[in-house]
Amino acid sequence: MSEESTLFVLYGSATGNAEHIAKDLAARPNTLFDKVLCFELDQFKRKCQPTWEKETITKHAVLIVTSTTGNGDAPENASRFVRYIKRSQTVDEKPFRHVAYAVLGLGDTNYDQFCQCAKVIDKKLLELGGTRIRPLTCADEATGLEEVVEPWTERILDEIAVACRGSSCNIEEGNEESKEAIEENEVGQPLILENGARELTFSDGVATVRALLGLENKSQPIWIPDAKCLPSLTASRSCELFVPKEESTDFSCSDSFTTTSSSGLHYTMKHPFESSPLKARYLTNTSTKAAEEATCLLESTETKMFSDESLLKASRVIASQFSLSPEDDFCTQEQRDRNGKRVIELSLALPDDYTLEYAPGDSLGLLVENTPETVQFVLDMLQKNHGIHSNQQVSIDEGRAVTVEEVARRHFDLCSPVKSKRILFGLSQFATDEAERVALQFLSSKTTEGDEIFKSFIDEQRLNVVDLLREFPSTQGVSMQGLFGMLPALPPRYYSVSSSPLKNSTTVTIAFSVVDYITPSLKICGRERGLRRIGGVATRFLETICSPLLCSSDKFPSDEISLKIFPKPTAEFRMPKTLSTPLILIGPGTGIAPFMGFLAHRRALTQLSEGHATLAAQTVVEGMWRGGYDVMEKDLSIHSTHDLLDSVPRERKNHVGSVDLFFGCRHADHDWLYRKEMEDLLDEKILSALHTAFSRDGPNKVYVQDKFFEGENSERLLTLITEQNASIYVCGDGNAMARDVKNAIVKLLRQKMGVEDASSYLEAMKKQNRFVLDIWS
Ligand SMILES: Cc1cc2nc3c(=O)[nH]c(=O)nc-3n(C[C@H](O)[C@H](O)[C@H](O)COP(=O)(O)O)c2cc1C
Repeated sequence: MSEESTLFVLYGSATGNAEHIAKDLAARPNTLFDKVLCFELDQFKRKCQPTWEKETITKHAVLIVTSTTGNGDAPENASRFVRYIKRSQTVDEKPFRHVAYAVLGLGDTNYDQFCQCAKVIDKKLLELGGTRIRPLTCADEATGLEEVVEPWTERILDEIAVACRGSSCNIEEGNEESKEAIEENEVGQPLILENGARELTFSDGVATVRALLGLENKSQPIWIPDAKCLPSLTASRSCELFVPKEESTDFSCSDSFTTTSSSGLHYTMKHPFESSPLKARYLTNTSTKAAEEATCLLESTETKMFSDESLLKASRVIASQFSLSPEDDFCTQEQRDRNGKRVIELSLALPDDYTLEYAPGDSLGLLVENTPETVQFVLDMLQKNHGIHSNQQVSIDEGRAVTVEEVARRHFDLCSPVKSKRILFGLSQFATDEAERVALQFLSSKTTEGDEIFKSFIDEQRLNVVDLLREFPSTQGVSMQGLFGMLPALPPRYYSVSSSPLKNSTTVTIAFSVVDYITPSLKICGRERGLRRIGGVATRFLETICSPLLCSSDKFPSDEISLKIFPKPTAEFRMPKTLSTPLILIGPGTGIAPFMGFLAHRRALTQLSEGHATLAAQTVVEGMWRGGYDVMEKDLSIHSTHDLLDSVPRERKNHVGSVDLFFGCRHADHDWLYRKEMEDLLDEKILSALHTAFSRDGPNKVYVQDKFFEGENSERLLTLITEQNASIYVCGDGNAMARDVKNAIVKLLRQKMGVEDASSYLEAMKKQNRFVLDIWS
């Protein structure tokens, strides 16, 4: 390649897997490309096309890693790209005619549309003139992504370089320095520290790595890993002090917002609705004492009730009330388990002009912020070391001006546990202490010992980037661009909706587990180093701000706090169009949430057919629910609500299908969520049968799928499935649950048919949308 050769690694990712794989791939040491750029697929027009226009080399190299979400949908950060490649005008332009590409799809065979987004991209790029250098590769989360991802990433850089006839090698600026520095010290030789005094002042991070390596003698240094085993540096996003420019001509990233976004939705991740929390309650049998104490503290604050400072104090009070520490003699192990399992139901206000509509089965996106402690740490660090003030303006990826504080709060993920070794290597470049630099490089190396120590020190202890900056303090001089360039974006959190708009059209309800746990023990020289308490950034914040609502205080200043929410519609996880279809709902734990929405919806429809509908349901029937904006039908299948309503009166006269609900949890008296509601639904005959499984109440663990075979259940289920065309819905946490439930259904079907027939029967059910999953890991 005569000109500078660039490899573009593009990703589409909803929950971060594809993003990590793409960034790790981009960070691999490679001598084949001058430059590696890695960013979201939606940035394609802005970042790839201008470069391609300037350069005249024969083939540009593009590697794409994308997951699939919803049911066959592109992740949010790839949806604009997918729409672009599908346009007929794009086909005419053949924008990929100078591109060699390969696509890696991430998906889950539990979903019908396995790796659909990757399939579409792979096919379309060929139609748009691209040269496919390798057939589409799909990795299945149900069997383990690594099996497919590892071999693909091992070989793909060589393959794409060959396809682009690339052979030159210029490592990026920062990278070059680092490799030279490593090579200066003979690889594989111990680094000689400058003097004995420094050895005695190892930082905590260095001391831990040394102890885990069994280096007892202080003069024994950590071994420098071979440069070949280290990742390379690529900044995925730029973050520069803001310099006003002439108006951008880039149309692909327009932030302008009129009545609806291009997805047809009024509120989206970029343009969320500011909602107030209205009601909150523990669905678990959890004392509200902590909420009461937190509320007293919030109310007594001299500043604003929900200032960073008062929220921090309140969240500490809550944590102290729910002891998780094994060293707490006043708390039994069982009480600690219950303290760590808290589920909250939260009702949020919707706009009263019906511009945020949803249907049962949809999720609600919530934009979160990093914790005030991590934000403050980063702001103080940037000010102290670089004189950058929190209110100074910066620009991310040459976009509009935002303050440094806003960037630290909302743009980059400071709180999630570090999963990528790239970040450790990135920090090592800024370490001014030699021992820290070597320890960080050792941790980031792809060697057996590097992997093991990364797992026990970084991964299992759930260290985030701020923890790393504290463990290795000489890295705190990291530049703003250096720090933010290596961090992933702060992703929104998604929660299944547990309400029905037919019951109340101006509120929406979600149910979530508060993430709160203790990391495993890590002993260094016989002393406990681990046992860190980890809290979910979103859920611990929600629990704290909701404390006045949790203890029914009448002083909740809803005007002082708002949550940024947006709808995430599903096309697939929808109730059948007719009421006559029997339903089998399987939702252990918080997997019950969407089914409470389904059942509330079904109750409202029944009442409607009987002439005593809620005002909300009448509103829908009168056609006001769509609220004066156009939703693209393909994006949002809300219209099914109307189909359903059309069919109610006729159907009610004839037949309403039965509903069997399978719910599972640990203890009946602690985490049987919605128990009263389930019993009421049974009394009202909205629910035909309720099957509960408690895994920690008896001598044997009982799970939802075990209930399929209890008493007459198997016969009943078989009749419902094979004779009455029942639809099965599964929702919940963990792939193991989905796999076990699926196997149990096949086992059940085998009571009536041969082994192969049972599997193909279930496959056919999937195709007919009669076996629908919503699982998360
Ligand atoms: C709500 C949801 C919907 C999903 N839908 C599909 C799907 O339709 N097809 C598929 O192959 N995988 C589907 N998956 C699986 C994801 O593609 C898979 O978990 C992937 O590893 C996620 O990668 P990401 O973190 O980069 O988004 C879905 C996962 C979730 C959580």
